[in-house]
Amino acid sequence: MTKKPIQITEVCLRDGSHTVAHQFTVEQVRNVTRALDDAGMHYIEVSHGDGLGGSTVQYGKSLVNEMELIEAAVDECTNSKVAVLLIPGIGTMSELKQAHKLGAKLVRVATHSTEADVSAQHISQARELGMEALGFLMMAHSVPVDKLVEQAKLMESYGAQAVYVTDSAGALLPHQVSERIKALRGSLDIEVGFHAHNNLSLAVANTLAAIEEGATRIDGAVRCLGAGAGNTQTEVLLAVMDRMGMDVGIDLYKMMDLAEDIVGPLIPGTQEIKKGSLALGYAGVYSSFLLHSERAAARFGLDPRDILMELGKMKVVGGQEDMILDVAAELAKKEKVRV
Ligand SMILES: CC[C@H](O)CC(=O)C(=O)O
Ligand SMILES: [Mn+2]
Repeated sequence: MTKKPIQITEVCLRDGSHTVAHQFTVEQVRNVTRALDDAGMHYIEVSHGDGLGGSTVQYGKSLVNEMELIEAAVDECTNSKVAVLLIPGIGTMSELKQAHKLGAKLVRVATHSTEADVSAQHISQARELGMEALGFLMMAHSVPVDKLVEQAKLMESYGAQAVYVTDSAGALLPHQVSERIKALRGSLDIEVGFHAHNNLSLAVANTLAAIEEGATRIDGAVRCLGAGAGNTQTEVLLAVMDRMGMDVGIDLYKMMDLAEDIVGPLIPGTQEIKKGSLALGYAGVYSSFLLHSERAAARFGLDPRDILMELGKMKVVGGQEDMILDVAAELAKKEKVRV
């Protein structure tokens, strides 16, 4: 397959929704989107952190209905396209249609790396609506390369126009990213993408490894505003790519300015690698489980790392957030017996 130009998707308004406990306001979404559009960003993803329909007690209630946020983002875009994320089982067809009606041009249909079969209807529905439909294989560190290839091929067969290797736990090492992207590139006729989390401080390095192997759909989050330690820091990646002679047509100075002046003030605390986010990458746990685990640890008087290590051993997958409290309660019981 001939290599397409690299397209960047900015995810701070979707993956970053986890970091702000889904409390984005319309004004914040408008300000960030306007500045990203002005800088020339290709795609801007806007949804609840867990995708369309994620605003629930299980995943965290949004302050503002995501459809209002999507509508506001579309209204601010002159060139950038608004994307949405949908996890089948959380988001519905009707929410997908609504997002499309409001002007979303692309949907990433996300499944666990062994469950691509649940994406068939949503991918084909999106294509029928005339949207770009891409597959997003989450927790890609947790399955062997041939399994990932098999699942990506399923998504391709449903009509996906690209499939992402999604390092949800920020647990992949650069050579593991290379082998996954290379295998997908060698087996698919569609584009391959990469989505990183920075829990082991490898997001930029892993993204470069993915690009080196031919990934052309690349995710970033301004100021790392994403779950856990965040995603590949977009403005840093753009500077590095520029130094490597890769021009993607996005204005670096404008990105630096919006990172400092518009996104920075939205971040509660600091987006750095602390023991909690490091434990996510080390244990191989879904990045969006961090805040839930920290809350459970506070409630049961535990160290969040113990909860995360246990969740890693159990190989929990997205959607099993309710397990966090169960694990915490069980650990607290054991602790009491020991005392
Ligand atoms: C819970 C959905 C998740 O945040 C999607 C994603 O960005 C990932 O798996 O990394
Ligand atoms: Mn993510």
